[in-house]
Amino acid sequence: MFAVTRLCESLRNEQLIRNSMVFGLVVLCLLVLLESRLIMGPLTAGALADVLALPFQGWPPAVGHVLVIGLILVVTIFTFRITFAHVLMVYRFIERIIGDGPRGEEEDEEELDVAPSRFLGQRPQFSRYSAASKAALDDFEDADEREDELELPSTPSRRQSPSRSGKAAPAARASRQPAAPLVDEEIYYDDGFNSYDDYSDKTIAIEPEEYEYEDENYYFDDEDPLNDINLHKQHISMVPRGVHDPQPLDITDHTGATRGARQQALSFDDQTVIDDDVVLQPAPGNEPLILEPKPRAEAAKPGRQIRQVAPNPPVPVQRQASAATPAVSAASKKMAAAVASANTPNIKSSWQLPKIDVLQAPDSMKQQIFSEDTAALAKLIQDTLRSFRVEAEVREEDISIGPTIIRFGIRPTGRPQMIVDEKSGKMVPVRDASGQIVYETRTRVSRIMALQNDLALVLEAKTIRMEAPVPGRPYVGVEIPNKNSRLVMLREVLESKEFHAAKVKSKLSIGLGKDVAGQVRVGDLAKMPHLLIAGATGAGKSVMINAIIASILMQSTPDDVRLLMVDPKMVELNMYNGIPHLLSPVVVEVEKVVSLLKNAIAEMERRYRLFSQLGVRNLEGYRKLRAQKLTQGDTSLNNLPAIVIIIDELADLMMAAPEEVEGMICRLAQLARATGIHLVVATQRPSVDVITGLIKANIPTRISFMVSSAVDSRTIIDMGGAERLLGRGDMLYLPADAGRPERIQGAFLSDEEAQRLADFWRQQIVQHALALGIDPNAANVQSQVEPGWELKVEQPDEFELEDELLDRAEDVVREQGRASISLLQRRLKVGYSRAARLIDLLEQRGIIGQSVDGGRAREVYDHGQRGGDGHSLADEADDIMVEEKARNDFLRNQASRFQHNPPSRTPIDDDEMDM
Ligand SMILES: Nc1ncnc2c1ncn2[C@@H]1O[C@H](COP(=O)(O)OP(=O)(O)OP(=O)(O)O)[C@@H](O)[C@H]1O
Repeated sequence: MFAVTRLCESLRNEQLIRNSMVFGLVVLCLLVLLESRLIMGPLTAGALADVLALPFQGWPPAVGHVLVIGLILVVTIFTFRITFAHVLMVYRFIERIIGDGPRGEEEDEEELDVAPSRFLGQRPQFSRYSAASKAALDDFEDADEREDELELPSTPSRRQSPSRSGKAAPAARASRQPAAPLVDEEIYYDDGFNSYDDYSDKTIAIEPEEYEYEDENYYFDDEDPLNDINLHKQHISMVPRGVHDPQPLDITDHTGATRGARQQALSFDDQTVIDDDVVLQPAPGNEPLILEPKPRAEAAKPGRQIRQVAPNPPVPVQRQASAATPAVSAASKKMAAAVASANTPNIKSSWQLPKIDVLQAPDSMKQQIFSEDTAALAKLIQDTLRSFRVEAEVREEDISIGPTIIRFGIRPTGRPQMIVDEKSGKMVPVRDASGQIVYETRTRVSRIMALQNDLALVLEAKTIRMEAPVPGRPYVGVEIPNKNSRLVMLREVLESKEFHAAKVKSKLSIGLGKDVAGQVRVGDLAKMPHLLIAGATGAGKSVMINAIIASILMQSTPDDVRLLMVDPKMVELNMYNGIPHLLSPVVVEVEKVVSLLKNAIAEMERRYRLFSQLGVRNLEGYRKLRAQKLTQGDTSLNNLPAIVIIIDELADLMMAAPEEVEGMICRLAQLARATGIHLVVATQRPSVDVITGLIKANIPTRISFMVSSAVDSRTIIDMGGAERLLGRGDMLYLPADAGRPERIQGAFLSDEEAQRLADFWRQQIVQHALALGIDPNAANVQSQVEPGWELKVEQPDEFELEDELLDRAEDVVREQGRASISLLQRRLKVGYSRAARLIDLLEQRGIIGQSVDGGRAREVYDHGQRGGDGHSLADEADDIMVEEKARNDFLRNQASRFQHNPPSRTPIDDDEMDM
């Protein structure tokens, strides 16, 4: 028997028999042998039996029998771990077999009498909680009936007796909820079932009182009755038990919760019908969109819907004006509209888009599939939770395997509600109409979250991140590093269906990377409309910026998108110098940035004036209008490309001219969207003096790479989590319209690929110039700086001693009896750098003193004829407060000036129409 059992054990890889049981069985055999020797007499049961019987020689036979039988009973109980519950079970079973019909109330009352002591497991009377427990009992118990019991603190055992009878149990339970139940989970877990789901599949012969034993308070320290957790528990206990109807699904809530949770797989193998007559068809490779009049039979179908149709035979790749398309005129008009709505300029472009093989193909390594390892980890998580008495499960379908992390979904379950099955008489879990188990108590998500470090310990993970709950999913996500991590190459993202679908809609689509389930994630800069990227040094910001630039360069010609780049680090974006998309060479001097931003604001204002003159609201409207005019042969409107301003290190700019840069970035961020100007700002210093409140408020879409602390994470994405990222492109992406960030492994682009891409575009400048009949040498020069985008260095020395404002500044400081930069800014209405320069000049002239201890206000030495007004300390403090307030007002006004004073409708002049 042992041999067979051991064989089974090794086959099933689990322990079926304990050593103590083996030992017990051996002892039992010896005892039975001894008993048979005592019964049958000497020399009948063998030599061993005679040896065993030696100690009994000379004893009365009855004593020997009683002793040996007693020993047999004791050893049996220990060997098979027989408990009182087993005895009761057998008793019930026999009773049911030989019983004479249903038991009456009398019998129930009898049982009440034989119930275990009501004092069993109760807290001592001197417990500091006893008064509160008593108060809780007062609320729930019938005071008249149980007056005597109220003398004592809450007694879990009191709830056992009524629940023994299947009939009286529900009412009794409902009335006795506040009392803390007893705990004896050994029985609960000792029955060989691994999860509550097992209970759902099999019926269990467990008596009701065994379930009544469980008590969370017993295991956890949160016993304080005034603790909100316990109040909450009491509240839950008041909810009537029994089968509940499932909650009706609120579609609005559901949609809100699942929005942005996971991108739906988009099929781009098929065509998308835009209208009855026009089909948007995916172009092979990386070619632009194809528009094709639909066959007649298809066009006859009613309705104007976007729907999928079966793929048609390939059509020639053409990106031509609708006027040039030899097709029905109605179809060509619709084509033009579709082209315009797809952001495709309606003119033939002589620029060629690069082929996808400019980028490196991903290695052939396949994504890791669900493996033994993963299953073992899932079981480990579940077992760990179970060992902490947290009822939860990890299902196979809730495991997502991403390129660098694996996410396990922990579903909080709870204690199932049990009823007696009428047929078998056993306890089975209650199920609702849809077959789901109804839980008596649910596991709190916070209890799972509290085990973050314990899970990290058992999983031996470098770092784990928990997300509760995962948006749109019924589980808590535990993300651990994937040991078989792999790079996500930009090429595989750009080749994906998702990106193909996105680039049909917008020329500013960017490939972000892959999410935790390995799904490609793309973004649309036009919708963002500005992006803030932050993270510690070496976390992957520059690679992300390169991926954004490459995504644009792979799908957009200079007619579609123009770029402005600021790279104070001087080495990150230099390779893009000379590409035709650049409006001006990459700016590496901080002093030129203010000028660049001023140019951008001027361009924005110019576009606003143009749009208001034409009666369109934004760049999209302008493009539609232009497409319409082109179909009518009117070429008066010029192409307006979108402009993307990329700033690689905001901190350097904020150090140089904080107020000017902040003001201008905010102004652009607030207003530039409609004019097609977008900002991508990166910084490795996520501190509040760089990412100020104003900048954050105006740049809603953010990406956070790994940071060093939760405070930094909060500065960037308004919540912790980024400090638990892995670095090397692991990021949290927070879209403008989502409440929670999404974890993505950023697309990787090597420097060589970026170089190849830039070279591709640089080589085209000459061909393009020849195609347009321009002198290639002149074209090369032209491509460096676009007219109107020349940048000038705003030298501090610009304001010489002869500064016209110096005299007024002198007057101001004498009048106030003190001097500060912000005072001059406010009173003279100048920028920060000019005010700072004026202060320096005043100091050089000896009118004011040096700044003391880094303070802002300086003393005035030369009071002129007026003399000082003898400010007291209190006056000084008042002044500082007034000044602070004025400074904040100024910033706010500067940022929102345009909103309150929209550009006036001035007649458009010829210059503007010639853009
Ligand atoms: N998406 C990615 N996939 C794989 N590795 C990456 C990814 N992004 C970055 N890395 C790795 O991290 C290194 C540092 O990246 P990167 O230069 O972009 O950091 P950074 O945040 O710009 O740092 P700094 O602020 O110092 O410039 C890269 O050389 C690369 O090896």
